[in-house]
Amino acid sequence: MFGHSGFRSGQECAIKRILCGLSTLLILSTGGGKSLCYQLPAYIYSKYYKCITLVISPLVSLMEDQVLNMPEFLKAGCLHTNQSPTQRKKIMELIKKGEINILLISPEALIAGDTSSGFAGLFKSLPQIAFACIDEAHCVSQWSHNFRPSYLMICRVLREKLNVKCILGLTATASQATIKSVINHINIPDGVNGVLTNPALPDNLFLSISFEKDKDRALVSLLASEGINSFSSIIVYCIRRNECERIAAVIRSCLFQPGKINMEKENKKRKRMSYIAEAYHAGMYAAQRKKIQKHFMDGTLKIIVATVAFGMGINKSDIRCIIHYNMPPSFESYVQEVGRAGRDGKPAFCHVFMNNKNDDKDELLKHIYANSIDRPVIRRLLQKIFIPCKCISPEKTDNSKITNVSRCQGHEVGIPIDETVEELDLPSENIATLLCYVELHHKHYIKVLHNAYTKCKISSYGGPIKILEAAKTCPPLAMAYLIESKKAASVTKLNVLEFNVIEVAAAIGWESGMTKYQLKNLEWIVKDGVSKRSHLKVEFNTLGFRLKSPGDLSATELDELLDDLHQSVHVQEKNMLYQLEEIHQAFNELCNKSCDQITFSEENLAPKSNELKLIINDYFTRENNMPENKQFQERPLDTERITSDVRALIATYKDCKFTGRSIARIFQGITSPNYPALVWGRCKFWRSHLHEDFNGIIRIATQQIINMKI
Ligand SMILES: Nc1ncnc2c1ncn2[C@@H]1O[C@H](COP(=O)(O)OP(=O)(O)OP(=O)(O)O)[C@@H](O)[C@H]1O
Repeated sequence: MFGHSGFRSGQECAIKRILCGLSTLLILSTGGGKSLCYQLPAYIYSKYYKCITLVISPLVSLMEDQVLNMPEFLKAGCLHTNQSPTQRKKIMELIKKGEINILLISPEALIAGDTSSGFAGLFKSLPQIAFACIDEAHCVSQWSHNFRPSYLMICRVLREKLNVKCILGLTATASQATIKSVINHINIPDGVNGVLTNPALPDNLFLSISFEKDKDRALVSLLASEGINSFSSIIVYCIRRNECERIAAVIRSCLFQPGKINMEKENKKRKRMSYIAEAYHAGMYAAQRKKIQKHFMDGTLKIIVATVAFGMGINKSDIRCIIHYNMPPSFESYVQEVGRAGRDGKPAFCHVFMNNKNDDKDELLKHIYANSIDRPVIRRLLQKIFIPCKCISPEKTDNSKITNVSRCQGHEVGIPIDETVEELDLPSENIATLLCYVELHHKHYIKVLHNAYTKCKISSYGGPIKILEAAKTCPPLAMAYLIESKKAASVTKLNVLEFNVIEVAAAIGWESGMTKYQLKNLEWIVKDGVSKRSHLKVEFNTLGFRLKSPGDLSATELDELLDDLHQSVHVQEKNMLYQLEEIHQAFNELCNKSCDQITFSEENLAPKSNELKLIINDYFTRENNMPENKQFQERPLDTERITSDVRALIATYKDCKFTGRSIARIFQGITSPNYPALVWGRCKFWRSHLHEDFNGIIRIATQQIINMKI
């Protein structure tokens, strides 16, 4: 029925395990045939039971395609946050009628499944769930190259809200550390025995690397070379967005061959698209990206010059060549990116350009340091999470004697996102990741809930008296008055009352959802049995992280938590540095002098390609992927010049509250919420110490800040 004569490696075992209800992690290289491993069990289950299979997929843009590509005997549908209410309603009706076998759902839609109005009632309308499949399962792990905090929530919603017992995790790449944490999160009963894997890179991919003094020239000559120039689909990967644009333009101008372009299409669309090379990155408009992706997929566009934003889930079987204009940051990313070539099993070439000056490595190091977080910043976040409370609840035995004093069970806390981003000078994704670390901490102090509006604004058209009157019958409003009047006594005299609704909910011991519902109801009053508008308008605003955390942590517990979190951040940084070092070293060893010296044929490339594959396989199967005591070579530091620049910077921008890290970021041109490149790019110190040691600059700058204060 699926059109295959046999199973590929790993497929049969994975399918059998899912049919036995055993959670499994399947690691198959890109194009290895992962889809069959959920489609076949989903089909078999649906034949015998009234049930549905959930597939959680992060790629909203590709979901519709995935549904279309499903075999016709499998009824599939998708739900995600980009759909219109009518589209969603239609799918929900089909689910209710039992007419969907496989439901593809985005992580956000799943998390919102029982709460958000758009998906309200989804969980209730779902029949029994045969099993759930998590695509790109490595995103669950904080050690993976693209950890997504929302993925942690998925496992919990599946287990706690939907009672799912069997989860199939799918991924193309996972190091041993990632595998370990996925095993924990998806709860594989027999641990590593439930992990099925094939070699990270298939035989039909031929890998090569070369040093280039002039990469632009090398790229153009490679693309024009015999063999490569006849390929109809090529991806060129770059690190920087503006480089994608520049290189696409270089290729267009150097490889423009009017004869080879489909003139009919060209005439119709007056050069809106080049059909030779186009850039693709996250900074472009969605519509433009969609158009470029479509032309690449249907074969009209030959070369796409992209950042990592392009490729996840791309299912084009005839990509014959992947060129990395810059060195990738890790083997994880490399394997995932080259895996997009040769999915039809025919030979494909993957080439990486390196340069002598280590520019790429420096740029990648910047990305790593950009994500690191200082200890005082973590402390400030912890102060927002753990708000001291007075609840000490005595634990009682059967005969009602108080035996022990139990811990606070937790209160809901709302942390406004924008305010916190500015206060901590940290992008919201990094804050979300830190919250995940706190949640993953072995003491399990907090539970991260989905984001929600944190502030409530009540405006009265009938003067302050109307709000005061309403407070008599509405406990949350009464509590809001109490809390706000402690901050400003005049609050009862105002026509507008604004407060943190989550703080109010926690103070009266209600859930914030219930509290908001009660407050919203203040807009209506019932008079003589008829409901009509009141004098109040109730609005919610300021999106915030929401979590449940106890308020009775001792100072020692908080200090320990702070130490552990700081250590996690530090280990994460070290891990990424290590990954970069590994790939840099391996590529350097196997590097050809120049791509002009390489003949791009299977026989010629095979020896070095196989050598690299062995190194990569060893990397993924090695038990200890990050030696604890690994020391990294520090880059040079011109202490004298840095010191004088730090002092000059502080003296020039007297109003800025710099930290050692923010100065180091400016010196290396790393953007942050409070010091964006767009504004600070004009400062003369921006990128003024590009090749020096980042942590060294932090040390010097911090010392100077202290000295200047004294
Ligand atoms: N047992 C099989 N025999 C032959 N062809 C197969 C088999 N299983 C899958 N295929 C084919 O392999 C191709 C890739 O399969 P699939 O799309 O499932 O890969 P994938 O592992 O999901 O890739 P990605 O990592 O990009 O999501 C498809 O064309 C599919 O029909």
